[in-house]
Amino acid sequence: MTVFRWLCALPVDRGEMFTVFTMRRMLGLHFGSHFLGARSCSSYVSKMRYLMRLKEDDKACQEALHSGTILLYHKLAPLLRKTETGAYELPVFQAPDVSGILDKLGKDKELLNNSVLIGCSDTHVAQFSLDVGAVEQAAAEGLCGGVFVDLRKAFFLLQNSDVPLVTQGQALLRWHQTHGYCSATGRPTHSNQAGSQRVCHSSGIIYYPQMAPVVIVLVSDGKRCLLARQSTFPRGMYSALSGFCDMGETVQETLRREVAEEVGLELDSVLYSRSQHWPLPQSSLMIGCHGTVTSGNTQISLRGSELEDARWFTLHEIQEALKRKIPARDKKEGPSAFWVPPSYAIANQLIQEWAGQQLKL
Ligand SMILES: NC(=O)c1ccc[n+]([C@@H]2O[C@H](COP(=O)([O-])OP(=O)(O)OC[C@H]3O[C@@H](n4cnc5c(N)ncnc54)[C@H](O)[C@@H]3O)[C@@H](O)[C@H]2O)c1
Ligand SMILES: [Mg+2]
Repeated sequence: MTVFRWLCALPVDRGEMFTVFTMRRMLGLHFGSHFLGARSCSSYVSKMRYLMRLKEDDKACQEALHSGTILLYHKLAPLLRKTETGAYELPVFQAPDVSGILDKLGKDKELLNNSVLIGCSDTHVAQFSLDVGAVEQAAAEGLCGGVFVDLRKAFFLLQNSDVPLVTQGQALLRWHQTHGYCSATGRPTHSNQAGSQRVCHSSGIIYYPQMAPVVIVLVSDGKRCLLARQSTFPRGMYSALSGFCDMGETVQETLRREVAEEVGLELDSVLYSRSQHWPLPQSSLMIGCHGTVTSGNTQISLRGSELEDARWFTLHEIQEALKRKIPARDKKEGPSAFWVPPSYAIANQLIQEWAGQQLKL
């Protein structure tokens, strides 16, 4: 029995997620390599301390904005630029470039101060994102030398390594755009320079950017895995089961409930795999797990209108789907050939991980 199978054998009700976390770290599996990364610890610590200072000190953050880099968005669509090779990249600007563009478009340069902090380079060059939705889109595209692309489409165009920063930037901008007023007093809220919080001066309430916890689980019966589609998914696309955590639930309880609600199956065991921030439609923290059902408990029953279809897929079908161009455009296979979410999506990573483990059995 492989390590994977052995871990999967932890029963849902007794094997607390925490136990699984700890075991995976002890065994040096995926979680460990994500967590430790390749960079030296001191450079990481100094970066994190620098970012902390920028969040706490408006003056330092404003100075960092003037020497930092900025990603641009228009009504939450990131700016992409096509390179000579036909690939897309994320152009970065500096404060004087953005001031110049705003000036040429007849807008107040003060708009630059709406930039929000999203990170910094190893050499402490701060990174910001700014929505220039107040200016005319085509004119801004002309001056910036790129196109503003819907984020869903950008997932298919960008390198995977560019995606986390662009999604983080968009999510933070969206949060500011939808939290301009205090829900207790109805008065305007005010952001700090970094954009890491908003405060209502009237009530003193401080608001922090939020993510909703969501579980995503790839269910397996040992030989096949279960994927489902909502009617709003692009044609032919199937994904792992997912669902928002209800107030008061543990991750395990949500996993068990969502699988029972959506496909009428009872999970036998679960294994934490990885997590991911997902910006659509609003920020979620996706908690990715593998789940198993016993071989006598595989009869799918859909409930309500949330899922249009759910099916068991063999390893061979999954391997074909992972190879398929997405969205599936192969003329021979037709537009509705089965495909899975893009490689950046956690659903894809769980599917790949499952396929890799099946091959080792
Ligand atoms: N990155 C990925 O690979 C991936 C894959 C699948 C789903 N997702 C994301 O996971 C999220 C949840 O998936 P789902 O649609 O299956 O969830 P779900 O099964 O909980 O169903 C969604 C419904 O739950 C209700 N709901 C309860 N709490 C909610 C909240 N806090 N916000 C919004 N709706 C809430 C709403 O009625 C909504 O229509 C979606 O935002 C989706 O984009 C990401
Ligand atoms: Mg769901």
